[in-house]
Amino acid sequence: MSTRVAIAYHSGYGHTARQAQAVASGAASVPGVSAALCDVAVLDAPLWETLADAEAIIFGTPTHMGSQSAVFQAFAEASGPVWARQGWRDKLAAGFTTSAGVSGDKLNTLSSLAVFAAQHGMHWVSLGLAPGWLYSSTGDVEDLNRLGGFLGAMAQAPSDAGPAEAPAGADLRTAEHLGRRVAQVAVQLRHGRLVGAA
Ligand SMILES: Cc1cc2nc3c(=O)[nH]c(=O)nc-3n(C[C@H](O)[C@H](O)[C@H](O)COP(=O)(O)O)c2cc1C
Repeated sequence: MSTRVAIAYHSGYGHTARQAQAVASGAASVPGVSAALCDVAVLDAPLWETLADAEAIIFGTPTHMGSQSAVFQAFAEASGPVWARQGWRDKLAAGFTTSAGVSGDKLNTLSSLAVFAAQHGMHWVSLGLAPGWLYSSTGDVEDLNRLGGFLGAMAQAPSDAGPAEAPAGADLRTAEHLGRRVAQVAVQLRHGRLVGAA
């Protein structure tokens, strides 16, 4: 059976959905891993079943007023019965967010997702990339992690650009990296670090 990674996300206008698709594609690129995209705007039984079956859940939300969207928060609060039985305990977790501002207070959103995961007893996986772009004078806007986060994957989308145009390619590649990293850690957790090593 494959190692299952679920991407539990909300997107109002489609930007975070593109980021979620990139996370899923990164996760699914790891041999033996399957990725499931779960829109948390629909709180139905298949959603909870997919999340219960996953070894890792990667949470994603647009940044709204400096934190997660109300729709994502409704999902978080609806996970109360899962929390009560610690149903996600010891699963892996990670997070991503899109906002219009270059900062946009995205770090606060990722912190909030990490606290949510910790309340569920999950293990948080960081982004694991050095900061790019303006971090050094030789950086480039096409660098991975151009927005310089550590806790999770950040993306920026101008508020007047549609989801076909934004987030930028560098942010989508950063999201792919996060999905791949979480999937690799999930495989390691399942089979041990030595499996697949030369
Ligand atoms: C209610 C609301 C609050 C927002 N708050 C912020 C914010 O705090 N910081 C920011 O940079 N962008 C903010 N934005 C812009 C969104 O984060 C941005 O448009 C994002 O791309 C939306 O993602 P989506 O297309 O997945 O819905 C806000 C948008 C809305 C609708």
